[in-house]
Amino acid sequence: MLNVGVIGTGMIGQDHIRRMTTVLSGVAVTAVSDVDSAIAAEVGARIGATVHPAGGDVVGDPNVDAVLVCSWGPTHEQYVLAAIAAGKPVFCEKPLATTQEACLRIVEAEVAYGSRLVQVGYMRRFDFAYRQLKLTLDSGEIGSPLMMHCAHRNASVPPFYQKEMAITDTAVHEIDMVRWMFGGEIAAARVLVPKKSRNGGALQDPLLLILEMDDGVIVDVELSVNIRYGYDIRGEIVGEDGTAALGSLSPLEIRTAKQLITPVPADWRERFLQAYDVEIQEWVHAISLGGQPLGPTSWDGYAAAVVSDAAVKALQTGERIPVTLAERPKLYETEVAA
Ligand SMILES: NC(=O)C1=CN([C@@H]2O[C@H](COP(=O)(O)OP(=O)(O)OC[C@H]3O[C@@H](n4cnc5c(N)ncnc54)[C@H](O)[C@@H]3O)[C@@H](O)[C@H]2O)C=CC1
Ligand SMILES: O=C1[C@@H](O)[C@H](O)[C@@H](O)[C@H](O)[C@H]1O
Repeated sequence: MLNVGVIGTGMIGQDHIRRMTTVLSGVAVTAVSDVDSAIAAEVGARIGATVHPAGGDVVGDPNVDAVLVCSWGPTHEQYVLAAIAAGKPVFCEKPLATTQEACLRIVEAEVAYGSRLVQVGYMRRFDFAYRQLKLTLDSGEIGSPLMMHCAHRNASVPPFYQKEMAITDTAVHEIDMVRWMFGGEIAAARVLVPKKSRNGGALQDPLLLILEMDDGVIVDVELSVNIRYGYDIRGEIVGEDGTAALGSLSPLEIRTAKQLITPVPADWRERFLQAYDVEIQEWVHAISLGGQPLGPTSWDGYAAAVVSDAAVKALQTGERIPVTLAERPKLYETEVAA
C-alpha cells in the first residue's frame, strides 16, 4: 500500500483524493494540508487522514511515502523541492512551477538527487482517445504528420482568470501534448487575436495559438475559455496519407424527438475522468514497484514553461517568438512509457 500525502485540498485535490480513496487500488491517503485549514480539516476528517498545518509537514510525515501537490501554481516549487530533498516521489499538478527558472531549479535538484522522483500532471498522455491517436500516428497509417488542428474550449473560467492564463493555465496542456504526440520540440510560437467574443467580458477571448514543431509540423490551437455550451477538446492530425482525430465528445448518444444528441462534458473533471484515474493509478503502480514515475517529467514541466513564456510574449508583442531550451540532462534522455 502506497501512503500518499496531499497538499492542497481544493477542487482537483479533492477529486484526486476521491479517486485514491474510492476508485484506485494499492493507495491510501494518510495526510492532507491546505492553507485553508477549514477545508483541510473537513477533507481530513472525511477520509481519516492526519491534517497538517503546513504542506512541509506533509512531506516530512513518516507515514507519507509519496506526495501529491494540488495547491496553487506559485506554491508548487517549494513542495516539489522539499519532496526531492526528502527523497520522496512527488506528483505535481500542472504547472510544475510558474516560471522557467523555478522549473530549472527543480530539474537541477532532481539531477543532483540522481533519479527521477517527479511526475507532472499532464493527464492527456493517459487519455484513451489521445493514446489511440498517438498509436495511429506511430503506426504510419496516416503517413507523415503535416499539421494538427486543436481546440481547447472551456465553458467558463473564474473571475481571477487573466488573458495570459489562456496560455499558461489552459494551452499548456496542448503544449505538453504535442511534444509527446510528435516526439519533438516546439521551435516557435505565434498568437493570432480574432474578433472578441461578447461572452468573454473584459477578457480577450478567443485566441489562436500557433506552434511550430522543430520538424516543420504546424499546430494550431483555438483557445476559447467562455464558450458557454460545455467543455470541448478537439484534436485532428493531418498526415500525408490520411487524417486521424479524437472521437466523439461523449460515450452516450440520446435519440429523442427526431434528434440525435451527444452530451457535451461540463468540465475537465468529466471529460478527463478516466485519464486522471489511469494517470494516478499508473503513478501509484510505478512507485509501489520501487521504480521511477513513467509520466511527464520535470524536464517536460520545464519545456512546457519555456514554450508557455514564448507564447505569452507572442501574445503581448504580436510577433513570432522562437523557443530555446537549456541542454537536456542525461537523466531525461530515456523515453518514458506514458
Ligand atoms: N490537470 C488538470 O487538468 C488540472 C490541473 N489543475 C491544477 O491544479 C492546481 C490546483 O487547482 P484547483 O484545484 O483548480 O484550485 P483550487 O483553488 O480549487 O484549489 C487549490 C487549493 O490549494 C490551496 N492552497 C493554496 N496555497 C497553498 C499552500 N501554500 N499550501 C497548501 N494549500 C494551498 C488553496 O487553499 C485551495 O484549497 C493548479 O495548479 C491547477 O493548474 C486544476 C484543474 C485541472
Ligand atoms: O488544467 C485545467 C484548468 O486549470 C484550466 O483552467 C482549464 O482551461 C483546463 O481545461 C483544465 O484542464
